[in-house]
Amino acid sequence: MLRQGLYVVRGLYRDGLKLIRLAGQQSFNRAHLPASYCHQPIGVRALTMSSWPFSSKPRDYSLPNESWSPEMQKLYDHYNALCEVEEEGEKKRGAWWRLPSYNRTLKYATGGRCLSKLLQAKARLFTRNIEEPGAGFEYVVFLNKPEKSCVCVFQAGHLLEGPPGHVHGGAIATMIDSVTGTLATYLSGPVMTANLNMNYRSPIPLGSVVLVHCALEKVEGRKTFISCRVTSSDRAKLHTDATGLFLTINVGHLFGA
Ligand SMILES: CCCCC/C=C\C/C=C\C/C=C\C/C=C\CCCC(=O)SCCNC(=O)CCNC(=O)[C@H](O)C(C)(C)COP(=O)(O)OP(=O)(O)OC[C@H]1O[C@@H](n2cnc3c(N)ncnc32)[C@H](O)[C@@H]1OP(=O)(O)O
Repeated sequence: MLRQGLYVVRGLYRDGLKLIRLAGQQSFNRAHLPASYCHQPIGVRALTMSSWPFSSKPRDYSLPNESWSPEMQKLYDHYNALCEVEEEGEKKRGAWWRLPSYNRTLKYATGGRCLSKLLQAKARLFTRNIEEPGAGFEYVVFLNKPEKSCVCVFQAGHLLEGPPGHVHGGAIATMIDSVTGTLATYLSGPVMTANLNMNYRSPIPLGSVVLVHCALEKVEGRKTFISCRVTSSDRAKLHTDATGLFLTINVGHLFGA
């Protein structure tokens, strides 16, 4: 039995909802890993981590906080309600799943080729590394399993400014990469973005809440094609549309294997 906290995975895998639940419980042992990981020694090595050095309770950044506008909260409540349905007086899991989000993906990836241990320890998921609530990327992703799609409710903070008063195109691309990448990871397992095409149609005002809708287009061998539309919260205005190509990788790819 591996000691608690030996394996902590923050993020998403194809069989990842189980992992996410387990990550939510903060610790699990190797027996909990999907079989596919047990066939990837380097990947599994990459998942070997020591206990959480900063806090005994990792924070789920996709939960409401005081910076969320009433509109953000309303959309969260709407999709969150779809995660649970009532049938014959019994509460059951709905088609939608709220995905938790932590500020690390893999903690202490021991197989790292270039990173010093110090750098690995300091590494943070880009979209979750601004500590002040509301200043950067505030978002929550809801996955629709049967439809192979997801929706992200995104509130853009003041540190994401590009054109005066509006969101930087790189910040928009970051969100699109993250949400399309999340869906691709859920559908196809560990992936990397190979191609991302972006059409910026109308600027996004800072502080506004937008929806990032992503859907599976097709899977061809190792290639997963995802389409994406960023709209105003009432869906009336199109801000950005995009397509992404994700290639399934063995996680060893990230560690020089
Ligand atoms: C990323 C994490 C994975 C690990 C999972 C762990 C934890 C997950 C946790 C959380 C995840 C949650 C959320 C996700 C959050 C953020 C997502 C961010 C994602 C990124 O931000 S990720 C960084 C940017 N990303 C890169 O840094 C990639 C650099 N790159 C490479 O690492 C290689 O380039 C690679 C692997 C992409 C391919 O390399 P490769 O050797 O495996 O494949 P190869 O080149 O042979 O191509 C095979 C077939 O794909 C076609 N093909 C290739 N590239 C193409 C292109 N660009 N356009 C059109 N077609 C293309 C070929 O034409 C051929 O096609 P065909 O077979 O038909 O001939």
